[in-house]
Amino acid sequence: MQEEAQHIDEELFDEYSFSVDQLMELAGLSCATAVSKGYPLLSLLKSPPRVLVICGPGNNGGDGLVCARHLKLFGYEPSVLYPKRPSKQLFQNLTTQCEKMDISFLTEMPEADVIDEVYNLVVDAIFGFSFKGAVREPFGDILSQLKKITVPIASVDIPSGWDVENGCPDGIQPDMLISLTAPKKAANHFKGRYHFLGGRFVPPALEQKYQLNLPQYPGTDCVQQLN
Ligand SMILES: NC(=O)C1=CN([C@@H]2O[C@H](COP(=O)(O)OP(=O)(O)OC[C@H]3O[C@@H](n4cnc5c(N)ncnc54)[C@H](O)[C@@H]3O)[C@@H](O)[C@H]2O)[C@@H](O)CC1
Ligand SMILES: [K+]
Repeated sequence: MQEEAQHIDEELFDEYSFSVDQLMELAGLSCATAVSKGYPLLSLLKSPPRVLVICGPGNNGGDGLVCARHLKLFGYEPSVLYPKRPSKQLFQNLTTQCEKMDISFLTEMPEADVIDEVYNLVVDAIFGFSFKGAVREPFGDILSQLKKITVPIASVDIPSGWDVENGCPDGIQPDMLISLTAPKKAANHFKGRYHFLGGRFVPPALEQKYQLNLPQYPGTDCVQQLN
C-alpha cells in the first residue's frame, strides 16, 4: 500500500503531467477546508483562533505550508514550525508566501503545556506516505510533545510516526485525519472523530486502474467526510 501510494504519485506526475505545486495546492486546500469543517472558527475555545502547523521535510510538510496559508485566508491565526527546510525552490516559495501573509514561524517546538494554553489545535504535516524506520530528530522530540497535548491534532494523510500500513498503537492519536488521494491502510487504525478524504484531483482512468473506489465528493466540495 505504501508502494501503491508512491506509484499513484509517480503516475500523476510522469504520465498525467501534473506538477507537484498543482497537487500540493489542492491537497493543502483540502486540509484547511477539513479543519474549518471540524473546528469552525465560532466553535474555538481560545481567542485569537491560533493553530499550530508543524511541517516536515518532504511533500507532507509542503501540504502543511499550503494548509497554513489557506487557514489564514479562512480567518485562523496559524503559526508554523518548520525545523528542517529543504533547499528546493518549491518549498522556499511556499515559505515566502506564508511569511508575506504574516504567518509567524516558530524557532522551536513549544512544550506540551504551552501548546494546550495557546493553540486551539495542531495540524500535523510532519510525515506522509514516505515515512520509514525509526524517527530521527528533531522529530522524535516533537512527536513526544504531541503525545502529551490535549488539544486536538489534525493529521495530514497519515498520523506522523505511524507505520503507513500497520499504524502505531503508542503513537500520536489524532482527532482528525485528512486522507489524501485515497485512504492509506493505516487509516483503519484511526480512532479519532473526523476522517476526511481530500485531494480531489484523481483522473477517473487512474482511479479505475488502481481500483481506488473513491466515494463521490458532494457537489463541488474539495473534501468528503468519511466518518
Ligand atoms: N500524489 C499524491 O499522492 C500527493 C501527495 N502529497 C503529499 O506528499 C506526501 C508524500 O511526500 P514525500 O514522498 O515527499 O514524503 P513525506 O513527506 O512522507 O516524507 C519524506 C521526508 O521525511 C523524511 N523521513 C522519512 N522517514 C523519516 C524518519 N524515520 N525520520 C525522520 N525523517 C524521515 C525523508 O527524509 C523525507 O525528507 C503525501 O503523504 C502527501 O501528504 C501532496 O503534496 C500532493 C499529492
Ligand atoms: K502527517
